[in-house]
Amino acid sequence: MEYLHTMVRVANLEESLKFYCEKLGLQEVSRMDHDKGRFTLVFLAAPGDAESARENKAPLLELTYNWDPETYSGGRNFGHLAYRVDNIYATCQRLMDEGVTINRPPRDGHMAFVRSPDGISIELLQKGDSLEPQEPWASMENTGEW
Ligand SMILES: C[C@@H](O)C(=O)SC[C@H](NC(=O)CC[C@H](N)C(=O)O)C(=O)NCC(=O)O
Ligand code: NI
Repeated sequence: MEYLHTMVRVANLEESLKFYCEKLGLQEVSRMDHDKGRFTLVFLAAPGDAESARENKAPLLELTYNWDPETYSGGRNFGHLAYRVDNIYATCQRLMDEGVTINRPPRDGHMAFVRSPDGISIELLQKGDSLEPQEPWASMENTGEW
């Protein structure tokens, strides 16, 4: 058995692609418009995984956009999506500059949490050893629910 993807439903596809691709850096691998079912599926891969993802050799995020508006309540059973980054401070700074709230700042140089436009929790983890604590991150408080 192999792990294929995690699917999240999104209320606004354009807003979600702006967050996951332009801000977080994921790459669109494929998409499918389903006229009969009135929905669109967009498959996203982490940067550099796109080629292997096309051969189903890398995990994907599947965004489901239902054309008819629905209200999605955040199930407490769903936790988060997690990505490993080269530099957690640089990633959080770029996201913050793009207007993304850093709900749980990387105080420890290791872990941070942000939220998608639909409130999906995204965990960011430092590749390798934790970075040395540094300002302003070391003294930043959590923002909102994370
Ligand atoms: C392509 C494959 O990875 C899928 O996940 S298709 C699964 C299918 N998705 C839909 O029908 C999307 C529209 C639907 N209104 C929805 O919001 O899910 C499906 O069976 N979905 C049901 C589910 O619980 O995932
Ligand atoms: Ni699926």
